Order: sequence, then structure tokens, then C-alpha cells
Amino acid sequence: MKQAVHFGAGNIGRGFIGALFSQSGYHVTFVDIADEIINQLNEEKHYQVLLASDEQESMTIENVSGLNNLKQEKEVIEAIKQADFLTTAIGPNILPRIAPLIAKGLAARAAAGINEKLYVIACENQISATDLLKGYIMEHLDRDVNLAGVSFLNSAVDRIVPIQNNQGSLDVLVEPYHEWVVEVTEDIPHIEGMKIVQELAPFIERKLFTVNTGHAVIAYFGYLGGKETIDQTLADEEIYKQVQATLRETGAYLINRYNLNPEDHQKYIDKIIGRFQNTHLNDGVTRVGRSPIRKLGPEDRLVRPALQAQKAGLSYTNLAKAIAAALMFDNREDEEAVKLQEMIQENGVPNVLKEVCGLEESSELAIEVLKQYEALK
Ligand SMILES: NC(=O)c1ccc[n+]([C@@H]2O[C@H](COP(=O)([O-])OP(=O)(O)OC[C@H]3O[C@@H](n4cnc5c(N)ncnc54)[C@H](O)[C@@H]3O)[C@@H](O)[C@H]2O)c1
Ligand SMILES: O=P(O)(O)OC[C@@H](O)[C@@H](O)[C@H](O)[C@H](O)CO
Repeated sequence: MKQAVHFGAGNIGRGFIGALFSQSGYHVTFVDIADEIINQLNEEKHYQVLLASDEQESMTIENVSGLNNLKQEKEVIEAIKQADFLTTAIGPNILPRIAPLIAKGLAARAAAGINEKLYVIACENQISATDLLKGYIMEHLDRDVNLAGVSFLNSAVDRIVPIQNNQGSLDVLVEPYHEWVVEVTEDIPHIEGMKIVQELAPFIERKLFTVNTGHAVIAYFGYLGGKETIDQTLADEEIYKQVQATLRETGAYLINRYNLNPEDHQKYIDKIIGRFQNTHLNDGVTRVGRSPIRKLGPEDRLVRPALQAQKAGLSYTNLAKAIAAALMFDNREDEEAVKLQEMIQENGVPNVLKEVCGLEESSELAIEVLKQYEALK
């Protein structure tokens, strides 16, 4: 049987990428640090993916097992030796932590003279995530290790999978919509639901700066307004208008940058807003707003489109307002939110804009964010 090794048996791992491999006839070995999930995968050997829709369809995902990367290094290396695909959905900040073990797996493959193809794909909300992962792996590999059969492919993943409200069960509730786009310039085995493109940039920017920018606006304004979920927040007319206005700004940048058809792009935005309104998902504003330091990074969903819009002479006021709202995300349960608030307390917002967002104090965007921050306060 063909083999996929997937790092991260969480929401996207089980609810999206692992499920597609299983449906494409692969055995999926999930690698995770969560003992409970790993043990359950090995005992039950299947789980359900449930669609968040009126019809509540479900599908059974079979041929799955699990390994703990902290306790079963040898077994993970063996699984990588046998793998046809190696994927991750673990969070961009965790990639450096799993890279040493992946490097050991690749070295073991090379030492055993295994020349079969292996496709490595990081499925994270991050531009060039696989390139980043490759960089971390290379730091742990001797230069002479033969990687001839290994292809590193960048990708964009889109499916809303909320935090699951079913302690003790492997089943995953997911939205019906999904899109997985992979940048490939060679022949690669067919995987159900995987779309192949020659150039990923328009796809990942369109996704990150529409789905994830819109999501972030809802999460941060929703959090400030004391809302619990994304659909509940979007029912607030003021916030709905704020989302529309922000997506008009990212839309103008995307249309300009990638020569998109404005009508088609508006349809794309409308469809995404419809996805956010899904009442079956119960997606929390704290999940969507999680890790604000990552989300405020120079290449992420708020700062990058704002800077690009500014450079193109387009409006970015609403994006600046969203950055200001993100700076106010003071969820005590979120490690990065706690750190962000400490940074603001200790050094002030201009310093955070420099350290976290890469914005000089005198830059037009920093000045606008500060203005919006004061207004929101
Ligand atoms: N949930 C979504 O709607 C969604 C959609 C598209 C993309 N993504 C992206 O997918 C990635 C995963 O998100 P998620 O929502 O599935 O998160 P999640 O928290 O549900 O899953 C992450 C998994 O990684 C595991 N993990 C953490 N540290 C680890 C380590 N050092 N070694 C092994 N396993 C480790 C956790 O135990 C967890 O099971 C993120 O990059 C996210 O941005 C999420
Ligand atoms: O996963 P994050 O933290 O980068 O972003 C939170 C959500 O916006 C994200 O998980 C979306 O649900 C997902 O990207 C939809 O495809």
C-alpha cells in the first residue's frame, strides 16, 4: 500500500489532508506528540469526518495509525523511509522542531539507497512554508546526503476546521468546502482533492489575504466586542461592513498584482463570507485570532497586504485598523497574546510595530496603525 506520513494529527491533519490521502488509497501514519490521539488512532484504526451542513453527511477515514515523535523516533524514521508523501499541518512555528527528525528520516532513506520519489509538502497558513521547512531540515543534514528523489513542494490549504467539541473522540467536524493547491512542475501521483498549479503565488496570496485576512478582522473585532464565534460576530452589521471594507482593500491589491477579474474576485469574496456565516461550525474567535504575533508578522495576512497596497498607491486604512485591533487581542489563554501585551506594556506600540511587524516608526503604515490604535482605545 502507498504510504503517507503526516505530522500533526490535529484538525487539519485528520479533518483534511490525512482524510484526502486515505480516500486516495494511502495508509496514513499520523505523527504527533498527543499520546491520547496517537493511542486512539492505533486502537480504533478509523474515524469519521463530519460535514458542517444541514445534511450532516459523514465519511469514514480508514487505514490510519499513529506514532509519537518524542517517544518513537526509530519508528518515525522507518515510516519516512517507506513514505511516498510527507506532509505537515502543525503550525508554522513548530516546523523547526520537527525538522531534525525529518532530516534523520531522509538521511536513513539515502543510506538505505532508497531512490523512490518522496514529496514533502507543508500544509500551513504561511507563504513558502515548504521552503522554510526545507531550510530547517537542511540545517540538520550533511551536505553529501543524496536527496535526488525528494521533491519539496509549496502549497496552500483552505478548509475551516474549528476546535472540536467532542473530547475523547477522533471524529472531526469540518466545513464542506475545501481547496488544496500544490505548486508542481513534474508528474506527481494523483491525490483526491489536490489541485496542481505551476505558480502558487496568486493562489496563496488570494487565499491568505481574503480568507485569513477576513477571518482575522472578524476574530479581533469580535473579541473586542465580547463575541464568542465567527458567525455570531459577522451578524453584527458594523463588523460585517468592516470585513467588507478590508476585503475591498486586499481585493484591490490582489486584482492589481495578479490581474484578476474584479467580478470573479467579488464572487470569491462573497463565497468566503458565506463560509464564515456557517452556523454549524461554532468556530471560536479565540481560535481564529490565535497566535497574534505570528499573524502580525511582515509576511502574514494583515501587514503584508497593507504594505503592498500602500506601495501600489491603494487604500490600506481598514487593514491598519485591523492591525490595531490585533494589537488589542489580550486573551490570557493565548501564549502569544500574553507576550504581545507584555511587549506593549514594556516598550510601547511603536516598538512592537518595529519588532513584530517590521515597520519603522516613521513609516506611513505605522503612523496610520497608531492613529487607529488610539481611536480604538
Ligand atoms: N483549522 C483550520 O481551519 C486550518 C485551515 C487551513 C490551514 N490551517 C493550518 O494548519 C496548521 C494546523 O492547524 P490546526 O488547526 O490543524 O491545528 P491543531 O492544533 O488542531 O493541530 C496541530 C497538531 O500538531 C500537534 N503538535 C504540536 N506540536 C507538535 C510537535 N512538536 N510534534 C508533533 N506534533 C505536534 C498538536 O498536538 C496538534 O495535534 C496550521 O498551520 C494552520 O494555520 C488550519
Ligand atoms: O490557522 P491560523 O491561525 O493561521 O488562522 C486561523 C484561521 O483563519 C484559519 O485556520 C482558517 O480557518 C483556515 O485558514 C481556513 O482555510
